[in-house]
Amino acid sequence: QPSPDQTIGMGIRSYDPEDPYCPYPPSLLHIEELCDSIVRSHRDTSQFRLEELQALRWKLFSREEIHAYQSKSVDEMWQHCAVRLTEAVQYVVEFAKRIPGFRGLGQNDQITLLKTGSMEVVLVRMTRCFNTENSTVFFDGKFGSTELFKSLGCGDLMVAVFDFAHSMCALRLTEQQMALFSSLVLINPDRPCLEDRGRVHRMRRGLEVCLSHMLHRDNQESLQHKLYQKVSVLQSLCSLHVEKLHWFSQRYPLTVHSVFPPLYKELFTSDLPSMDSL
Ligand SMILES: CC(C)CCC(=O)N[C@H](Cc1ccc(NC(=O)CCc2ccc(Cl)cc2)cc1)C(=O)N1CCC(C)CC1
Repeated sequence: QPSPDQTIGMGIRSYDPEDPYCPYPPSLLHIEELCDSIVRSHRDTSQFRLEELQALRWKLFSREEIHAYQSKSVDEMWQHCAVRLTEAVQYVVEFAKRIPGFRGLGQNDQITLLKTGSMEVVLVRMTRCFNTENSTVFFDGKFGSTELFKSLGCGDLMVAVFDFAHSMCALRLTEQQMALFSSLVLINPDRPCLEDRGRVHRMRRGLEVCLSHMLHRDNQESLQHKLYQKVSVLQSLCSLHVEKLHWFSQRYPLTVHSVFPPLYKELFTSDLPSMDSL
């Protein structure tokens, strides 16, 4: 039963920016406001606008450029990709901070959600810079295929990343749908060692109402279960990344501990996260 200060006139409850997920169920007005703010956050932290990526779609690497990448040493190419990955993760951290209610969570829970979810959102967002017509991905200003990453020494992971990008592109998500899906991937109450699981669960419920409202509006309810099915593929692709990182750090310990971008090291290694950059 809403407290008196939460009801104004015809039973419409006031929107409390402190806790945007109460009261539940949200009124239509609240849902629309939540959707708009998440879409805005996604757009403002998307790293590249779709128009920019579209304009570059056919800017491919030359044979010489591809050869130059393939001639890089394993650890050099790994460093290069780790920098790109850290960059992408930092934009996702910015996106998370702008999800209504995220800053209201405890610091540790914010870090827990980011430590486990940001890589998943990077892989969702990658859809935007993938060209399914020639199976190329945006990297260093141009589009390259898996052959570009040969010197990484993890062909199986590359194939998995590209296959996933193909399957995500097949859903043809709009930016709004991607924004909502990304927030659902991040706000996951099942993550281990959350302190206030209930609060994350309430956020999650509100976001689920938003996504189904949006899919209903777009007349694409069938997308709902397809998106939820993607979550398990996302999680396995992330653990494959972490596995490869462990393999790499066994063989090149100095590189990981001295050169790897700090944020990336914290996100994907087991040592306690400081991430005061939150
Ligand atoms: C333009 C925006 C809309 C989106 C920008 C964007 O999505 N950037 C990604 C970020 C990225 C970078 C690297 C990976 N993975 C790997 O390199 C696998 C090996 C590996 C594992 C672990 C470590 Cl530490 C280092 C290398 C995943 C994602 C990007 O730069 N990409 C896409 C994926 C290919 C493989 C590289 C180029």
